[in-house]
Amino acid sequence: TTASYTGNPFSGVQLWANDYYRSEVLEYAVPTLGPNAAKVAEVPSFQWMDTRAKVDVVRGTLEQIRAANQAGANPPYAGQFVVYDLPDRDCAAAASNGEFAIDDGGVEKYKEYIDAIADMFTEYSDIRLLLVIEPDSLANLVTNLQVPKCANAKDAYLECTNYAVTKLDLPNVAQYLDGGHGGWLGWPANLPGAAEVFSGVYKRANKPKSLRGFATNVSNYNGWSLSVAPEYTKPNPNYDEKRYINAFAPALRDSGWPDVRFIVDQGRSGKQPTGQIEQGHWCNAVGTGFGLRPSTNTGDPLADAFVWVKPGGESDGTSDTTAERYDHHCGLEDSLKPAPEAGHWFQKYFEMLYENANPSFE
Ligand SMILES: O=[N+]([O-])c1ccc(O[C@@H]2O[C@H](CO)[C@@H](O[C@@H]3O[C@H](CO)[C@@H](O[C@@H]4O[C@H](CO)[C@@H](O)[C@H](O)[C@H]4O)[C@H](O)[C@H]3O)[C@H](O)[C@H]2O)cc1
Ligand SMILES: [Mg+2]
Repeated sequence: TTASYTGNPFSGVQLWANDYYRSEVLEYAVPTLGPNAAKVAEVPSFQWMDTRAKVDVVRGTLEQIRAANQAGANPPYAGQFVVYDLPDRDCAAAASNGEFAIDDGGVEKYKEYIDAIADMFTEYSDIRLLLVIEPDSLANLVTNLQVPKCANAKDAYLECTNYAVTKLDLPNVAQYLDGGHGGWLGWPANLPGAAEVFSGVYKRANKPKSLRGFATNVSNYNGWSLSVAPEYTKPNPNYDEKRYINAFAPALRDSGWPDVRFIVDQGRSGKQPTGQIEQGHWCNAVGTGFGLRPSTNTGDPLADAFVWVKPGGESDGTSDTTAERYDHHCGLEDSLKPAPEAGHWFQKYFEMLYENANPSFE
């Protein structure tokens, strides 16, 4: 049977905790923190296809989910995956630059990457698939066209995003475009421009049925619903993600994209306020903790679920100033150092998240 759905795609399923993150936690965290740390690996986070090769790693996860469902899992398991391989990726930063380059056939290579994913997702049409599409990409087209690399990447980003959301528009798939976060697109000055860019994508793609809305706060640290604005967010009125999505949804409706829904990353948002000096300091921020567990009990009709998209413990970027992908944001006073390359295991960071977790794991 096709894992099709109506309404909230996070309802009626169990979320799968993948082996990739589990193996990192068991190999690196448990030896230092003890067996209780293994509980973190059982929180279902998103598995990132940040290279073409990782598509095949995801196939292994899909096999495991299929087997569990065929063995009678009730509710059936769903998979959570991130599509993240745009050419000239992460155009306003250096830390997460990817394998494909626009000036080296990157658009064609990206389309082949999407074709491989679409074929695989069609083969596993019995599994419900919950997707985040390209963290940071379109958000950079809203606020960073003054960065030459972003201005040069604009057409490729729009062409590749259109290709992705149309080819992945399958009955068992729900897609959430990355929508930055409250401290980025949530600034009132940015909301109209953001609504314009995103609604344009939606309309040019002929309003794909599976394109449900946005993932926010991916790889960031904002609280969901705070009673007090952290100093470093002022004077932004949208200082938490609940305020942001409730301000963003009307702007999107007014620009031609009604009825959007959101999923909100809370994987590194458990300690509020964080140790950030400024809200724009995104790299390995100190004073953070594992946050609200994935759940559809959000208390807000706009929010389908709290999710863990960025797997806590994987670095945001290297602090090695001599590295090719060194970004100065990873050398700031409120960035934990020394840090490995983006995506690589950062044990001291995991220990901090675990220590500060709220709800606690201990
Ligand atoms: O008071 N005022 O009047 C006023 C006026 C204007 C203001 O301008 C706003 O300032 C904001 C805060 O600096 C900026 O937001 C930051 O933009 C960065 C990209 O440029 C983001 O970085 C990304 O973060 C990702 C993880 O989230 C990383 O994965 C990724 O690699 C990394 O690139 C930061 O999160 C995000 O917080 C806004 O653009 C900017 O418009 C602000 C105040
Ligand atoms: Mg990043």
